Amino acid sequence: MQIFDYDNILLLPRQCRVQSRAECNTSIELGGRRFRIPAVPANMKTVVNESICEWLAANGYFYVMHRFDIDNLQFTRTMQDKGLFASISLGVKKPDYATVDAMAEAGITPEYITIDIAHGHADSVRDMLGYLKQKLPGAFLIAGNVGTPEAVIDLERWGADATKIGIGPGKVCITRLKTGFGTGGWQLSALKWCARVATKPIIADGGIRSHGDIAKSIRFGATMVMIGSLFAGLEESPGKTVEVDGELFKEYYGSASDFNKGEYKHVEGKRILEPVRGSLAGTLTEMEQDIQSSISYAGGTELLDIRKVNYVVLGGENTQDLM
Ligand SMILES: NC(=O)C1=CN([C@@H]2O[C@H](COP(=O)(O)OP(=O)(O)OC[C@H]3O[C@@H](n4cnc5c(N)ncnc54)[C@H](OP(=O)(O)O)[C@@H]3O)[C@@H](O)[C@H]2O)C=CC1
Ligand SMILES: Nc1nc2c(ncn2[C@@H]2O[C@H](COP(=O)(O)O)[C@@H](O)[C@H]2O)c(=O)[nH]1
Repeated sequence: MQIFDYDNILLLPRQCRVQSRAECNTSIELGGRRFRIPAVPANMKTVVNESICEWLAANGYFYVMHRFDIDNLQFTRTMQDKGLFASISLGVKKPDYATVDAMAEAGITPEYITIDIAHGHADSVRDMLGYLKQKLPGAFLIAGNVGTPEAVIDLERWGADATKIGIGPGKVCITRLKTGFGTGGWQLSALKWCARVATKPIIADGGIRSHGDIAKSIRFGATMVMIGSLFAGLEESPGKTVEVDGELFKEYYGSASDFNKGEYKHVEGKRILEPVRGSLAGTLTEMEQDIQSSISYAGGTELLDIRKVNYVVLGGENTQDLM
């Protein structure tokens, strides 16, 4: 198997079919809704909060609220009372089961539930998927994170409606160093490998460092990408603002870091400072424009036309055949 990552792939242009990039449609369908772009901010405490999620839902973007120190029932109720879809995260522990019970009892079902644990190819995820199917059958279930085709096959078989791929490629991730495992450094290949067996949508999670990486993810089989670091430094982002030598930064820490956990136990994440840059709306608009350009380079008009292009592996030997 050939191994590569975002930095050593370039997509090859095909003859342009549009007069203007405005004709290129970046929208994507997931779970019965259509979203403006195939990118979602990571469900992390220093990336999203209630007001950001509300803004994203109201403006045609997908979101996944994080699962830390939050009342998921109240959050779901508030979003739905405002006519917006609710998209929450759950773990696999007792309090998560209690949340599901409370929702079922109240007759409230979030439109999207993401089961979000470090090692998603696990019996605990199988059990939670089964429980959710029984208690909240109307929810669209995303499960992860995983990094192998076997895991994708199992999660789909256990009831996941979409899988999330990426073990350790994140900017604040130290899984690779602490455990010796993961897709960090070859996330794009792992995505390609997983996409070959997937029969349901895949969310590529972690390692996106520039907007062109979104197009590369789509090319190799993603329906959506999840991004932390590019959103963590935005003006509205919930991380603490820190001034260093007159420059402003936002705190960005891993969900498995001691900063998020409140204790140093099974730590697989670190804290960094991201320079403050731009607004959420401005960044999303720029992403949309850049994806429109990607579609035009692909010689298409629709997002998934990007899947039709060929590519080269920089430092590799030959142009690859179509997937
Ligand atoms: N995408 C990635 O590469 C990673 C993401 N994260 C993020 O960090 C957050 C916290 O994750 P996590 O620690 O899983 O959440 P939790 O602390 O909620 O743990 C979830 C459950 O899985 C168990 N668990 C955790 N890791 C493993 C493992 N390697 N093998 C077997 N069981 C395990 C835990 O038990 P116990 O703690 O007792 O072992 C617990 O029962 C999540 O948001 C997750 O997405 C974390 C690491 C990697
Ligand atoms: N190994 C760890 N991965 C983590 C942790 N917290 C979050 N994450 C993952 O990173 C992505 C975001 O990656 P980025 O490259 O876009 O910044 C996020 O969605 C999680 O899957 C962690 O503590 N350890």
